[in-house]
Amino acid sequence: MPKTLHEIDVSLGERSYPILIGEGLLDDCPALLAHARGRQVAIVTNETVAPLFEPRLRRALAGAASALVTVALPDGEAHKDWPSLNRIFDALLADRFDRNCLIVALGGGVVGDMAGFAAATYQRGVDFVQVPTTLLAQVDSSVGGKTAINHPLGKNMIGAFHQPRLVLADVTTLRSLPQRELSAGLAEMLKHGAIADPAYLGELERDMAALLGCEPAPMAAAIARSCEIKAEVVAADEREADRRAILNFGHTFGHAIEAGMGYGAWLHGEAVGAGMIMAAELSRRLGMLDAAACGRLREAVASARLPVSAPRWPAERWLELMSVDKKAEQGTPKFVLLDGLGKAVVRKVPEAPLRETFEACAAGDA
Ligand SMILES: NC(=O)c1ccc[n+]([C@@H]2O[C@H](COP(=O)([O-])OP(=O)(O)OC[C@H]3O[C@@H](n4cnc5c(N)ncnc54)[C@H](O)[C@@H]3O)[C@@H](O)[C@H]2O)c1
Ligand SMILES: O=C(O)C(=O)C[C@@H](O)[C@H](O)[C@H](O)COP(=O)(O)O
Ligand SMILES: [Zn+2]
Repeated sequence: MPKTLHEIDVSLGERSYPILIGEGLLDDCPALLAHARGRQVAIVTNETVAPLFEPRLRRALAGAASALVTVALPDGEAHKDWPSLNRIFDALLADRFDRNCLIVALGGGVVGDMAGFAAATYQRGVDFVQVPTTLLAQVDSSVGGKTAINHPLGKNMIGAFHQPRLVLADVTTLRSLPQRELSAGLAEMLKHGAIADPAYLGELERDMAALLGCEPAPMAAAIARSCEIKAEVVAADEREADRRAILNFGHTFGHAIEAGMGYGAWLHGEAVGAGMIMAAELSRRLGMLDAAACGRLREAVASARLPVSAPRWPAERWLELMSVDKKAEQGTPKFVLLDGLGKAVVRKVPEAPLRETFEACAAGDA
């Protein structure tokens, strides 16, 4: 029997939508069927996820959709690009999908970001639903409507804001997720605690072994808390005029690592893990975060089995990579810093402490 364990609303006026977190929702979800009824539906997924879950989702949708196609993209961050995006458009056009069609993103954040961008732009915008199957996608990327592809010079540089109509997180899909991918999801969860809720950070620290073991009850509760935090921030500032930028904690450094190492060498969550340690270290050097809090965050990241050291690059390389960031102003990066745990602020910083941070956090030194 399918079970909805948590329901969280992303409150955005006419663009509001529910996040349903539960077990077995992939096979039976009235809310999904209501969106699919009588419409042309495209399931966008990838070559790894398709054999795991696509037949179940297809079966669930078959009675409702007027037409059903599946687009299975090549797997990996290195394929979050124009050719993959075009494969989605090719399939939609080949089957004469109209502007009333529905796109269903089935997979991790890479699939979700690309399917979402396709939905934002196909015939100037069609509806889409997120069915996230990684921990990272269930706690972060499926919520909030940021969609994008990468550019060789910068992460997520080409994209659009386009909110899904529904997020359907079936936690049973996480059973097949490799350990490294679970850790990547934990990075974004630790981020939510660090920027907005120290009590939640404490719960993650306490339950880390259970979460790494993907135990159903603590996992579903933590996914729900992360979604609540993200939903609250997005509802307050949908298009990142100011407050939403706090969700970028660890990402100025993290995106530089992803682009600089070549997309896919580090997982997004791994780069965010190391990036959060760098941002905490920078906050400490600016007198905003005490050494104990900085050390606590480092321990939490380590306990999630994430990298705690950054690549050893010359400062000029870091600065060049970070000059391509959506928070940057005319090439000068801004950073999400912690003014104590649970309180995030966004600032430009002097170059000296930044250079010290690169050095202090380089492999082996942090
Ligand atoms: N839009 C946003 O707000 C937002 C937020 C955070 C991250 N992101 C983006 O999300 C991406 C990272 O997402 P991700 O960590 O989910 O990576 P991913 O999409 O690459 O998925 C990770 C791996 O797990 C596989 N997989 C997916 N579900 C599985 C399952 N249930 N069992 C076994 N394998 C499974 C995938 O095929 C892939 O190989 C990055 O591109 C990042 O920039 C976007
Ligand atoms: O939703 C947001 O806002 C975030 O910043 C969430 C991040 O975890 C995510 O990686 C996002 O894609 C980064 O946004 P970007 O604007 O820096 O590309
Ligand atoms: Zn992220």
